[in-house]
Amino acid sequence: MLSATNLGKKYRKIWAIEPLSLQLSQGMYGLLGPNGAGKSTLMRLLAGLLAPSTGDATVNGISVRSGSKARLQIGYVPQTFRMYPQLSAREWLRHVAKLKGIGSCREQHCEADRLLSLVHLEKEADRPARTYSSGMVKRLGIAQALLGSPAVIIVDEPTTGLDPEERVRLRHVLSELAQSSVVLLSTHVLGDVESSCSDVIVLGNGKLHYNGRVAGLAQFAEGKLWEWEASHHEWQAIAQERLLAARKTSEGVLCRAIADTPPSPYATAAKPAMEDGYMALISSLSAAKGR
Ligand SMILES: Nc1ncnc2c1ncn2[C@@H]1O[C@H](COP(=O)(O)OP(=O)(O)OP(=O)(O)O)[C@@H](O)[C@H]1O
Repeated sequence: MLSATNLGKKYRKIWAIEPLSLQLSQGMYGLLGPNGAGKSTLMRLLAGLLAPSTGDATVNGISVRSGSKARLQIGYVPQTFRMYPQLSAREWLRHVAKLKGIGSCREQHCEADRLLSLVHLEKEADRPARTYSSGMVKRLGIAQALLGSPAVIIVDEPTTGLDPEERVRLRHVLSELAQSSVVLLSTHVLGDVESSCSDVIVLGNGKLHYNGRVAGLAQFAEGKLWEWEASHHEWQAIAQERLLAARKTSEGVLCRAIADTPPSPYATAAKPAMEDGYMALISSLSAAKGR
């Protein structure tokens, strides 16, 4: 449904996204990478909001840069969603539906009602948006992106700043959408990817480093994940950035770290999870950059 072929973006002489190819069909995809990895740039390229330096992206075979026909097939929710704060969610959705050229006045009203219910904003639908919590604003951003029933929904960091309850609610909304559409969401919250995405794409320094099943990410930490109980003295001597976790116990500190060789004579190999694999991949990229 959503494809990228040799798609890349250069600012001056530096690639923000090195040419890459992707094929995403119905389902939920996570987009991970450290700050500056190129996630927002890739999302904006895929949404047709940024002109590529090379290659192209298509939605159902149509170039994302080919105009309003392609634009109606893609819903994009930026990191910061802005709207007129004096308007209610219902008024805002009707307004944007009109701007997007969606049907008659009656159809615009029906579409606004359908989306308010989908993102669970019916109760707040007629209150001015300035009275909404950040979670409600994010859900309204998603509702706006869904006007016209796009085949592809691209969401930039949807759960940042949300409390756990609101984060789960938003994840449910996105999971429902992924039953029939391509949903691509960038995030720094690994738990969001683990709990709701089937596949994950990892970027680092503008390059594509992984594109596959979420569980497959664990392979990067295979044979490199160690756990041991360190004394307080030993723990203080360990470079803290090497530790994935440290938890105080009655005897000392339970440590978990990624390293090529055991970091302590007491360390034993542990079975990595997706999060460990991601950390191993990212630390190998930082090490390669530092060389
Ligand atoms: N308009 C621009 N001009 C020059 N460089 C840019 C521009 N936009 C982005 N970049 C550079 O492209 C790279 C990728 O930026 P991008 O915002 O896509 O990263 P990101 O992964 O979304 O980061 P974050 O997680 O911090 O939001 C960065 O090095 C950034 O400085």
